Amino acid sequence: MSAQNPLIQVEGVYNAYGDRLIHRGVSFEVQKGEVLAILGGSGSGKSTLLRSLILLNRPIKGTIKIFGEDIWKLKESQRHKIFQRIGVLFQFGALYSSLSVLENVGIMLEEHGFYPPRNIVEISKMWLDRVGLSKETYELYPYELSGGMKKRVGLARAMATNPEILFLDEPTSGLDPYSADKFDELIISLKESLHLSVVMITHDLDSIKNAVDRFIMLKDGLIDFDGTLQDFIRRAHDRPLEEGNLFNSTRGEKFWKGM
Ligand SMILES: Nc1ncnc2c1ncn2[C@@H]1O[C@H](COP(=O)(O)OP(=O)(O)OP(=O)(O)O)[C@@H](O)[C@H]1O
Repeated sequence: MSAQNPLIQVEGVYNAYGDRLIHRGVSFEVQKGEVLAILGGSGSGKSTLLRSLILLNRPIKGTIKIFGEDIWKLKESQRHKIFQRIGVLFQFGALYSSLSVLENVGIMLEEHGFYPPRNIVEISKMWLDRVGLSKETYELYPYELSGGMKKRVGLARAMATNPEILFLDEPTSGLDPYSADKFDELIISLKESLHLSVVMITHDLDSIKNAVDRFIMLKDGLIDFDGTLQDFIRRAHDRPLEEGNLFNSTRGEKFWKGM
């Protein structure tokens, strides 16, 4: 991992809705192969920040560099090229309800135009297999899937175009603890086998313990914490009530055990 060439560099970012400032100078970096979580209370601006990183919400001030490119200064066509190098898993999978599982993955490959049409079905199947979905699921429609299965299809779709950075919005929310653990394992295995960088919004303490290298915490429009879990635990000893309020997850048993 090179600290000199971060994949993502966020510098002095301000976001606002109308007169209301959401971020007041947010700065952080993400290195290659790193899993970074974005934490913060409800309404602290996690989704807004994620939307700025995935080219959906232009900051009013500051710079965001991805792969060294100042993404909000690029022309639309160049921005599209950056977008093709990232993968996004939205909170509820954001699957097309009228398409089968296999088609949901295939359509992403068709849109990106990376592979010849004759290979799209095989590549889609390969990714569905990689995220643990059997061939019995290929012809199912989203309404026939559990929450965990939808997230896996969403992950297969996000990964199918070989992204260098994967963005995840609350990947384990709504999953039972077993499925959430399995999802964490999947993220770790993707990260390790592909040297992928991952940025995820989460409230899930166990995910932070299982899968995350470092996390940032948003508060009052700024970054209130940037460090590892061990750094955070040290700080929590001094500020137990404040830190305890930050998580609204029912998971967390492993987090609090053995710390
Ligand atoms: N499109 C919008 N227009 C106006 N205000 C918005 C818009 N999107 C979000 N907000 C407001 O901006 C603030 C930050 O929202 P954001 O969704 O980024 O927070 P969050 O930390 O992701 O919250 P949560 O954990 O509850 O999802 C909230 O007060 C929200 O109501």
